[in-house]
Amino acid sequence: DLEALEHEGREYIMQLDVATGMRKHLAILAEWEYTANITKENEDKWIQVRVDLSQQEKRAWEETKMYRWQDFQDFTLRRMFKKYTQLGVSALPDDKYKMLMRSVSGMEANYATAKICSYKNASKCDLALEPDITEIFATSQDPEELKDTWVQWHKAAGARARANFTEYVNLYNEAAHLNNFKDVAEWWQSEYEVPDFEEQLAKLWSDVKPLYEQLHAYVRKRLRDKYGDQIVSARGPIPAHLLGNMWAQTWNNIESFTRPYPDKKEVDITQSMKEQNYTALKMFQMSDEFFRSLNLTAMPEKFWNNSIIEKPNDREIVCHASAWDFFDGEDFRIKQCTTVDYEYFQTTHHEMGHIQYFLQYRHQPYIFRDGANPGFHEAVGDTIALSVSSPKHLRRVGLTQGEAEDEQTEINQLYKMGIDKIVFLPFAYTLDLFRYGVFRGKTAPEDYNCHYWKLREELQGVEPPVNRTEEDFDAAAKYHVSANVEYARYYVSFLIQFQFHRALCQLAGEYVPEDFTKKLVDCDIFESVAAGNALGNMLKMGSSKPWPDAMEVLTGQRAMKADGLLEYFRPLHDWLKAENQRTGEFIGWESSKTQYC
Ligand SMILES: C=C(C[SeH])C(=O)N1CCC[C@H]1C(=O)O
Ligand SMILES: [Zn+2]
Repeated sequence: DLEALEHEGREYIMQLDVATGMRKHLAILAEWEYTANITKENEDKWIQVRVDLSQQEKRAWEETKMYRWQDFQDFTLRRMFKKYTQLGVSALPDDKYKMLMRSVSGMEANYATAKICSYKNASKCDLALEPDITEIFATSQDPEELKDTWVQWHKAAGARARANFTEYVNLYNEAAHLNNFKDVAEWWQSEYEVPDFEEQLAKLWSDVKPLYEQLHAYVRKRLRDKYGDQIVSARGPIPAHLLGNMWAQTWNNIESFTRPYPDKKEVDITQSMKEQNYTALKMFQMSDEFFRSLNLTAMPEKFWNNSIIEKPNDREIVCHASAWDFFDGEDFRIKQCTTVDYEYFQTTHHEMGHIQYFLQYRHQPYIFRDGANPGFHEAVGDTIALSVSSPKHLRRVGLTQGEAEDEQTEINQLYKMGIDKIVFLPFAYTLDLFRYGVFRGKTAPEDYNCHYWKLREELQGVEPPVNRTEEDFDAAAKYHVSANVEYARYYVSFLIQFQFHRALCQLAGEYVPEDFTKKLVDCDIFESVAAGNALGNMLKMGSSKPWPDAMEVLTGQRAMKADGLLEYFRPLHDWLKAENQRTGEFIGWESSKTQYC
């Protein structure tokens, strides 16, 4: 009878889950060994481990299919079976599985080890993305140096990945078909468990676009003031190399010379951190202290012993920041090439947010040890960082001195947050709209670069610093394209983190709508056990329930919306509209004069 069959099914899936935990543990160890020491030998070992495990997964998958789990009464049991019937890339035959692994590890190794020559010293050709090129983009205000560095990096990390990327697309789509998806785009979107995910992304962008256009127009004017109208036009897109970041994804590095009220005291956190002899370890300890202040879990012993928090000088590693769950309930690690600056202070909280999520859901079955959706996992650390970056908190930890907020200082603060959070959205949207088109076959290899820049111009209002051709492949010059990491998760994160932040601030008594002594912009949930407990309750769920249930636990909302972000930035939006009116700045952008199609 059904009762007995369901009982049998439960026994089966629980032992499968334990076996899966072992397999995940072995796979993650091999991947860590490779990305923490990039050698051919370690790559071969990692791929061999993955092939062996995929054969075991295939056998388990055959068994799982024999259960009539759709008829089971127990919701959680049905959800476990549903997830286990999705085999993933292991559905590929061994030879194709290996080819797919090699094409991705080839791109990722190229990205991690790419070197370029210094613009100022053409014989010095050992510049890596971290820390060298990142430092140039953070500090240089020489358009020629920025242009040259931009072009060299996009050749070394982008163009060189084109062949591998094309092979990866074909093989990854084959795996999608074997998992009953039309293509990888549908597979990636299925992770969000809503039928209209792509429509939701478009709607959210239409909600935020008016605010973005005002900010874009203001920044373009300030850049034109600085570099002149031969370099920055009055009505065109902004040249991508002038925004303080290789991908123009966040513009915080140009804050010092574009902020609304320059006569207000400069708030240079990086400067303060260096003056106070901050170290990478201190940054991690401060982040751990914040989470503990919320009554959340302290980093375990193995975290401090096994993490890599500074770039080693004796080997090549993947420097792009990452957080690792070793699926044994006690081994959790971060790998990043920390530099002592505000940007990495934020990144440290971002990565620690991943670890805290791992810790909170570590008692779930292995199959549920995941974010409620991929955007949730990216939002935890950033939500904490919204409190950390508040003037109140920065004063609390001694990173800024000085008076409480006045109107002008508050606009400067919102501007600093806006050139980090608002400008990121069209970038993130572009990256996966581009890849959806590639996976769907709408963008053929001979159109890769043309379609990429069309989207970047249309949505982000940026243009390449020089003409581009299909010899280039600029998309792969971004880590996540070379490393096969889906990116809509960050678009989702940068919206829902404001829904989370608003709810936590109200729980902490830090934000009271209409009470001007309790403004959202100055909320700091540090030491609020009420906020921490609510956050912990959401994180403990992992992916055991559909994400609207998780979001409801913390925010009372069941949908991702732009209202949190728009509420947070309302005063800035009003200021920008008035300022752009005052200067008569053209809002939006006409098509670029640069050739790329
Ligand atoms: C810090 C990480 C590792 Se999950 C990251 O890739 N982020 C964090 C924000 C956006 C995105 C990026 O750097 O492009
Ligand atoms: Zn992340």
